[in-house]
Amino acid sequence: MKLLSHFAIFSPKPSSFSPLSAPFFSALSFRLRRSTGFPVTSPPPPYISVSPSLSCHVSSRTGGGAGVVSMDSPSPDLAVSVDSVARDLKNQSLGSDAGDYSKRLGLKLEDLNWDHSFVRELPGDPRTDTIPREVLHACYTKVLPSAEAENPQLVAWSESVAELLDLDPQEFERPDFSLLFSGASTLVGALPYAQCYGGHQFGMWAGQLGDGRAITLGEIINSKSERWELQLKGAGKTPYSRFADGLAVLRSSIREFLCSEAMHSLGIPTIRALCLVTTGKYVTRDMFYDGNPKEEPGAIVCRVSQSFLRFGSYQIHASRGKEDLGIVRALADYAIRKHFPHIENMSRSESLSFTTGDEDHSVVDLTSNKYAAWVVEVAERTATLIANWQGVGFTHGVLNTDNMSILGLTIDYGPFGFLDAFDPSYTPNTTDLPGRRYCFANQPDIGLWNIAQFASTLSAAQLINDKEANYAMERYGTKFMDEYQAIMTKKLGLPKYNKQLISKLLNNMAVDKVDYTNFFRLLSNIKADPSIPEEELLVPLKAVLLDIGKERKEAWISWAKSYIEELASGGISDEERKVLMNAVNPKYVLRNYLCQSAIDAAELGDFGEVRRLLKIMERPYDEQPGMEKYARLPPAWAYRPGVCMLSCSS
Ligand SMILES: Nc1ncnc2c1ncn2[C@@H]1O[C@H](COP(=O)(O)OP(=O)(O)OP(=O)(O)O)[C@@H](O)[C@H]1O
Repeated sequence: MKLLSHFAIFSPKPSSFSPLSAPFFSALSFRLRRSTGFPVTSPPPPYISVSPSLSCHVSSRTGGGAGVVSMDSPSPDLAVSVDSVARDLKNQSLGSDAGDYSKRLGLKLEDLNWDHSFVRELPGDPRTDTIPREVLHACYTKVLPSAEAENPQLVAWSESVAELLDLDPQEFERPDFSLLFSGASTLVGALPYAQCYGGHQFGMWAGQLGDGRAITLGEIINSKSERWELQLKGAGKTPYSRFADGLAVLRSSIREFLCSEAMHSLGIPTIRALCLVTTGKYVTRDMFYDGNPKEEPGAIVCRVSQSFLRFGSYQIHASRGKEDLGIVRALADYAIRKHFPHIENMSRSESLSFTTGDEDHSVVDLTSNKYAAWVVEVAERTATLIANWQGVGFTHGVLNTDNMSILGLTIDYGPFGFLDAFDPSYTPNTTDLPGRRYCFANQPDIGLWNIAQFASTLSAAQLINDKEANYAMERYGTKFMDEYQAIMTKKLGLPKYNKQLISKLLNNMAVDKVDYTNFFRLLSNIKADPSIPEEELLVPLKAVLLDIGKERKEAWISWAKSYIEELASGGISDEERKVLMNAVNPKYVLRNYLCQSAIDAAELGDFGEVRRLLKIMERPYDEQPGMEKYARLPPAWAYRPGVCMLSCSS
């Protein structure tokens, strides 16, 4: 990231971590690549010593990157289940949507039940000024929002997030609402702070990062005893702002606001967004990093999450050497206590011992070490998250370790993109173009790489040993493969996973640049009838198989025949299968060009399209008659710079 390369001024001294084994990482990474069935065109990320030091050693990993991946089935030797430890993330982070809204409490903002545990229980910075500096021995700095909004306006708000917080919808009509959520006025009960964290960016240790423009107002406890943290992104400088302004522009804030809500409605774990306000002030940004900065309207998103802790929140303290390893432990204890209580309460009598898949098949007992159980759960949640992304064709774009949530949530909606034409090497991030480290097909591998950094951090703090760290990586691999296979099986409506069929399909889609979302949505129209004549086989897919020549038509007919055979062996009716498939294959995803139309209108003061998109993306699996144009392929203008590919400038 261009912005960030200027920022790496507080890089810590290298500390001596015990690196995990490179061959172990490589073997797992290889299995992951083979399991997805993607026609991989970009090289896998290299294994780098998991020490967050600048003197990383890179072991060369060549081969296996080009061409079409092998179709052998993945090795079953990792298949150990610890699902009794790993909780279904959806139940935890998304489950609170159930229930009738009208029966919920309708609180005023003044009546929110604030809880400031983070500030009370963890070490803080004694200073409260915002002068850029290295903040040592502290997890946060108390700072006030300072975006100095002038006549801020409410662009949009999310009903379902208001419901999570028990907020009365009428609160959004208060004349002072935008002042409160732009930070111009202070919310009663809030105790604002910015968090300290570090991270690996594009595989290199970047040192201290921290909330440079996000200011947490505090956590609230809702009527269901759930903890929700409220954070204003773009609220002004903090000690972590380095050379930047602490602000955010309207275009990136609209993207973040809409996509967090769209992802939630797709059923994908994510941080949420309560509301979006303009600040009424202009912010200067060089959007294309080409020396042509211009003024853009400023904005602030109020993000909501059970926690914003990231892998980098732990890495920064471990990187600072022995003196701060106690903070890694304190922060791990805090996270387990508040967000993984089932691990805190794990009974020692439960039998949770597993034989590892590595060479000496040693035993890892998760009940004897809560940190080991924790890192395994974080690994599994991360695997589930990334499998879900692959399912809907979401490419994050900046999978640095400071963008990896310990809760397994999607965090940091920077230059993300949903796949339009299927291209495994698609990256939405212009800064990522040279190496495509963060391209669609690399995401499962990058998740593993990031888990390796996290496990290594806990190992450096002597919270887990190397066996437990390796086991977490192993579990990541197994969980990813299980989830990915289950998702793809459902997407195709198959009776069971069929790797060869799925690999062939993805190859065909890549060759013919088939629209990922629309293809799977239309696929449910195929009938499981082997007697359909060849010339009619592709009729249901006509709208997505555009301009294919005779040879490619044959490839598709051959695939469709195998597909129909497989469907016919399932014995489920076409109608029933269509319903099941449509429940996992969205009709509407937040394509970048849709965001851009909403941004163009909003920059002219018309927020109608933002609000309309929010509503449509709340029901991505429904047909929504009359809204079909929002499921269309990108128009030609969408390929202009800044629409389907973006920089990190925001
Ligand atoms: N305009 C800015 N002012 C100050 N700090 C910034 C600004 N933009 C980015 N940063 C900081 O740069 C680092 C990485 O940036 P990145 O773009 O990943 O984060 P972000 O989008 O600001 O935040 P988040 O990861 O919380 O969504 C973070 O420390 C972030 O706070």
